[in-house]
Amino acid sequence: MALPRALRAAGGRWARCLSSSAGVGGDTIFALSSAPGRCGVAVIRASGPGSRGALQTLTGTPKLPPPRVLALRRIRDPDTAETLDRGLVVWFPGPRSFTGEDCAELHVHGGPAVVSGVLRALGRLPGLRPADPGEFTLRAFRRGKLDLTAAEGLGDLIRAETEAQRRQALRQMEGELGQLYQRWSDTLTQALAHLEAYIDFSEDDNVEEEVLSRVDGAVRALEREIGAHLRDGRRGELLRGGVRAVIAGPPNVGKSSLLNLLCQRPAAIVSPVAGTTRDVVEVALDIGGYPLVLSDTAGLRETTDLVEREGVARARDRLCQADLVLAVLDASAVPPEPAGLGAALGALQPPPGTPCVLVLNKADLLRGDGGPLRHGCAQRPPLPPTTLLSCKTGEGLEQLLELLARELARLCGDPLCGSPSLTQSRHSRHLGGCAAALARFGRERPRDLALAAEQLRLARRELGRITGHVGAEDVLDIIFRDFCVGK
Ligand SMILES: Nc1nc2c(ncn2[C@@H]2O[C@H](COP(=O)(O)OP(=O)(O)OP(=O)(O)O)[C@@H](O)[C@H]2O)c(=O)[nH]1
Ligand SMILES: [K+]
Ligand SMILES: [Mg+2]
Repeated sequence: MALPRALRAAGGRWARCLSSSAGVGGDTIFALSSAPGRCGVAVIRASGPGSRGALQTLTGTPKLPPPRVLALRRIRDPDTAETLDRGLVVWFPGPRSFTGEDCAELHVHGGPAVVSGVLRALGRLPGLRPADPGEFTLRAFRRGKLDLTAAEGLGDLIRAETEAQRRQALRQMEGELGQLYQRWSDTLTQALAHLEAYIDFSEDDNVEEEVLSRVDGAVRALEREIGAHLRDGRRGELLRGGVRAVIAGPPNVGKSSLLNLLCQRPAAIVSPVAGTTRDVVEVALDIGGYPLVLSDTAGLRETTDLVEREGVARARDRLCQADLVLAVLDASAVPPEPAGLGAALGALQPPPGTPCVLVLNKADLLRGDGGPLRHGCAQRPPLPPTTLLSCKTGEGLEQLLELLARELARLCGDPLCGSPSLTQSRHSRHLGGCAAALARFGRERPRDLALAAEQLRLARRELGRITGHVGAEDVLDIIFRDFCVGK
């Protein structure tokens, strides 16, 4: 089915999504799949019914290499037959390809002129057009090659910047999260089948009461499992997006010095003037494989200076959004006993319930051997994990990094252990909907079996929306928007 010209001309991805869902045998897309710019080898790929012809035309021979085997070929301009490059080509006949369609890949020398020459040649072939961001993966999804959670995992894998992020994304891309949700969906399908059988046949006495208690048991167990998955403290989401840590403390204790020490560059201004920092300064860090988004903020104090007051308001605002607080105090100015330290920390009013690490900076200024602060008086509950540091000498940096890595591992969990984590708010929204429907099932079940069954259908629908088996159209644009071209 051809789309109206106007819709196509709008150029929106929607026009194209619609066209690709409108029927198999649509257009063929191509793109540079490796990163743009000069490189050793660039990979250009095509997907769609025109891939075969494109490969034949560009290699100047009807003879295709054997499927999925690299072959060295001259790559020619289709109009002039001029050699553009000599490179490796691969032919992936559908359905055994990434997208499920016929696909071709050209591995050429990664010079900008070679790449643009080949892309221009492909663009001149009838039925071929440049791909939109994520369009290869979108086609793979439409052909059932992967579910939405796997597509999201793939997007995360490409964006992963730390080891732990990569591990989590890879697990999700390989389908573990999707399989978990599919298993829950299967449980619901089975419960629903039993319930429907009971509704239809119970009067014939062929179906026993016991069926009902089995359905109840299965639904209750599922409710518990989903509840636990939802209560994981946002571990997967934290790992995916980075833990937001906020450095907070009184003026001049060395907050900006701490930020600079951790990111190893002078990102924030340091000066002996109290009230130097006003704007929030943010850096992204990799601590022990975990992603940390660290913010330096204005020193917290009452002030009449209008600009500083705005800085303090911004600091408070950031603190409220923190996943982790790095409270900084001047070690040479705090009472060296737990109650006094606790009071100094309390004066900062960290948001209740947010995990906190206490950094006692300027350890180099402690007199003698540092007394009780150096000998662990601070390591006692109810104080949070506490560490001595000197931004000036670097003393205590190792311990601080270890402490941070431990906190991050606790917050994000081990991405390789246990069941896969919830990684997106989209998932938790639908799981919340699913859990709510299961709770309603519990209430309806003794009253009205038909209404109870309807709740199971609703619960299953919510799971289907996560994996994309139900009503995916309205989220596709959001999910694939962040993909790169060529993936
Ligand atoms: N002796 C010593 N001085 C330090 C240490 N860390 C920071 N300083 C000094 O303390 C002063 C304040 O440091 P900053 O990093 O600007 O402190 P801040 O907490 O960001 O200050 P505001 O932004 O004004 O709230 C500067 O003169 C630093 O050189 C340390 O570990 N030891
Ligand atoms: K300062
Ligand atoms: Mg500062």
